[in-house]
Amino acid sequence: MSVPNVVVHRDADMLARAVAARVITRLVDAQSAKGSASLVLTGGSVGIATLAEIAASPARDAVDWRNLDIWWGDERFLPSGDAERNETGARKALLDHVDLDPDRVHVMRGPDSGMTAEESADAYAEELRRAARPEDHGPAPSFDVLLLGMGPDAHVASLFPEMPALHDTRPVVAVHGSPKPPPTRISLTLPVIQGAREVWVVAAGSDKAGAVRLALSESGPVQVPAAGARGRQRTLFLLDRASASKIPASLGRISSP
Ligand SMILES: O=C1O[C@H](COP(=O)(O)O)[C@@H](O)[C@H](O)[C@H]1O
Repeated sequence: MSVPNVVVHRDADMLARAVAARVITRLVDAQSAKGSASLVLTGGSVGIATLAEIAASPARDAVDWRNLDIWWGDERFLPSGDAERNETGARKALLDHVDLDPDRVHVMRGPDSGMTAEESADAYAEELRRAARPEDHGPAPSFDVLLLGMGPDAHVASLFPEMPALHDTRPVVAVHGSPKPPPTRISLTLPVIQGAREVWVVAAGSDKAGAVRLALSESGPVQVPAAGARGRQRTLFLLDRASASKIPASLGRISSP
């Protein structure tokens, strides 16, 4: 697993613009190296703002959108089209505005599919398994970029502190009793997250500062799930100044003016 690098931007707006630029560049690089790319989306404030910035960027057409697989790190177990679904936010911000191959948009199904949360998690695990190649050495693709928002409690995806999902070794799990509504969710687990080539944690706001500090410390992921957010080749913590305000000075960081 890689050691995190921290990049700090002036404020949440600048952060979303800068992450958008990074995503575009990373996807273009991956596509020029191997023809296609994979991107795992997150819900949450910075995650969705980043997608809106990608949609607004003149550089977005540098991406070959039809050769991109879109996945989700987690989903709120709500019917298709519900405003609280991460999918709905992502579609509105970006996915409805670019020429994606619908077969490559891998949605975590909600209750309107007729599946229970457990069945939906298992179906997603099967979809990941089918997409994995021998060189991925695991039950899921080694995603090019996996984006993760983070809550003030240091949750990432729908992995909340001290909850059973943090001990689960299956690739995808149903989460019940989430402390943040809605209570039922679907989430990738840490082994799949840590199999991604690059994991980028995005966070803004002073309410996240304590969680950011802990996520960059030696804390264990059961207490601090974001401390387990590490990519195989690269881990980035992409922050605004407020969320980075409690990082120890010993951690090197680059600030935008
Ligand atoms: O519920 C969720 O929250 C987190 C973080 O959201 P934020 O609004 O505090 O940035 C998000 O990463 C996760 O995907 C989502 O389901």
